[in-house]
Amino acid sequence: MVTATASIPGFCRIGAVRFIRRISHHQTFRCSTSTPHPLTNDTIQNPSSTKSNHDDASVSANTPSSFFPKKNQTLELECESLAFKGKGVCKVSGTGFVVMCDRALPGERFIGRVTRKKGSYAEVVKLKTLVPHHDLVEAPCEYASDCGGCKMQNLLYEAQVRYKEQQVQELLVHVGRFTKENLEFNPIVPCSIQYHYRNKMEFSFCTDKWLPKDEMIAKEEKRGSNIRNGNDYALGLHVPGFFDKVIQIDKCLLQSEAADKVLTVIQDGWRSQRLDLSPYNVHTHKGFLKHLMLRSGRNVTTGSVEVMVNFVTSSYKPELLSLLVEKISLFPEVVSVVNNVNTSIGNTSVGEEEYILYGKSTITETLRGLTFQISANSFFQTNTHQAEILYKLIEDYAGLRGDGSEIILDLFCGTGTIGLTLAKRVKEVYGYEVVADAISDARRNAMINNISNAIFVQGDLNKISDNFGNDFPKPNVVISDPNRPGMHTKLIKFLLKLRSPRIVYVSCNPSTCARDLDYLCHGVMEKNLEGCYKLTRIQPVDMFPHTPHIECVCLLELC
Ligand SMILES: C[S@@+](CC[C@H](N)C(=O)[O-])C[C@H]1O[C@@H](n2cnc3c(N)ncnc32)[C@H](O)[C@@H]1O
Repeated sequence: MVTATASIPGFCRIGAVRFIRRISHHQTFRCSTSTPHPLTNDTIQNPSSTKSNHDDASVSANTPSSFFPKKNQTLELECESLAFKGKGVCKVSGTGFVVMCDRALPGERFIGRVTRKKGSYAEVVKLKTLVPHHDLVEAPCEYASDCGGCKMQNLLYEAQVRYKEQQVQELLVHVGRFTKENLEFNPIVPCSIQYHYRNKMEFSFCTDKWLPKDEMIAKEEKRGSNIRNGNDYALGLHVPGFFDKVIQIDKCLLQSEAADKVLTVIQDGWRSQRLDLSPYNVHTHKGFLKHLMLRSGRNVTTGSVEVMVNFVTSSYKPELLSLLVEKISLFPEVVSVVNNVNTSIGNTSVGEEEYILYGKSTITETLRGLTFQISANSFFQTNTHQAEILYKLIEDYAGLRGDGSEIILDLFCGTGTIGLTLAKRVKEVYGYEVVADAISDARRNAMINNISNAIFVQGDLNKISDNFGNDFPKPNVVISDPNRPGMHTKLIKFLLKLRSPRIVYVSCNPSTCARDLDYLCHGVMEKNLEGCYKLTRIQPVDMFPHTPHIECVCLLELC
């Protein structure tokens, strides 16, 4: 267990004075000081404190010296551990003062410049490595040091999963108020496929290609102006922190090889003057091409890879895309080319209208023996290989009798995949989800797989009324798989009242997971809610190698 994080100023500590912190408009967080939370990287406000962070007594109490750096100051630093979201937790040599640094890895000594002060700690940008980190490996991807996609590629995979496991343990203890001794904490399940594991990648078109600073200065000087032309256009991934800058990506090691071949052909062709294609400019809101989404699935009969290509554009002008479509449809793997038209000035990839430009509107994928039809905008687990393992764990944790008598409540069900993989062993499945299209997909997926005992309902689980629960029988097992913000306190309250014998909590954010587990097990004092669950098993799963993301499956049993 890493000790550095336990002494970070602003860190929640068991036994310390507790306050309630707002982490979003509806959620609360317990913590002991009024500073931002370095481990979760959430800005947590203590409403009871009006003092500036510098005045906060907790800062001087928790900081071994009175050292506090200035903005732009350069510091010699040593990285001690990784915090959630993959930022390095570092100490200023000789002071114990904590700074957070993107892309710093444990054991690394480096020079950093302070970019932001955040309460009792600061954020720095790395300028120069003095001594590399313990588990340095060469990143196979040429974009690894700049692209926001896989920040941890140059860290040995075994070390990546070790740090992820530690982060979950730390959060359970410090945010969830669990003790290590009383937990059945299972070691993280690594992913046996560490590249080409993503079945979906979304690239952006951009008028302003990102270049490293020195290349950019040289280019501007040579040209002597800021006027952009076709050579500045890019198709690739966003530079972390910039919504308007994209790194040109010709090959991505995370997606399937078939998807990479398609990307190459599009990259070779889309800037051709003959096509007259312009990327969408997020400042002027002019231009045509917004995003390129590549999805890979599997032909259920032959097992061969199927690729869907989705062009997201600002208007419907299929004639502009026809030459590109002709080229990519020559690949036998490409079975679907669609065009999502998104006329809004927002930068999302979901269109108001969808048109088929070639082939069919969906591709198929199999998971736990079932077939799923996936359309361009459906949610589907992004790492199909590891989803098999995740879903098997969920089934084990659900502990079904298998006699067809039990009821499952599948909260945040998406396209129904979890509930459907369990449906054949139970009496009924009730799935709830906010996205209407996902509910239509879930119903269609039930039909394709001849499942008639699954009922899917569209609804916002952040806005449940006191009547929620009247429309389904008391479940034997609740599966809850929320997105990153975790569960609303209304839902926590509902679950505490429902008292289902088992809850399987699946989480993609260990920080909100630890908070929700705390509420379900230890109660929410401020809301007069008593906890009634015991956390009996927890299992982190690495769904996304080389990224800071961590998935967890947790079993809660009624006390
Ligand atoms: C992590 S995904 C899980 C999907 C599904 N369980 C699966 O494994 O494929 C979370 C789902 O919660 C849905 N969601 C997010 N906020 C919601 C809300 N307030 N009410 C209901 N569903 C919500 C999202 O649309 C998404 O489908």
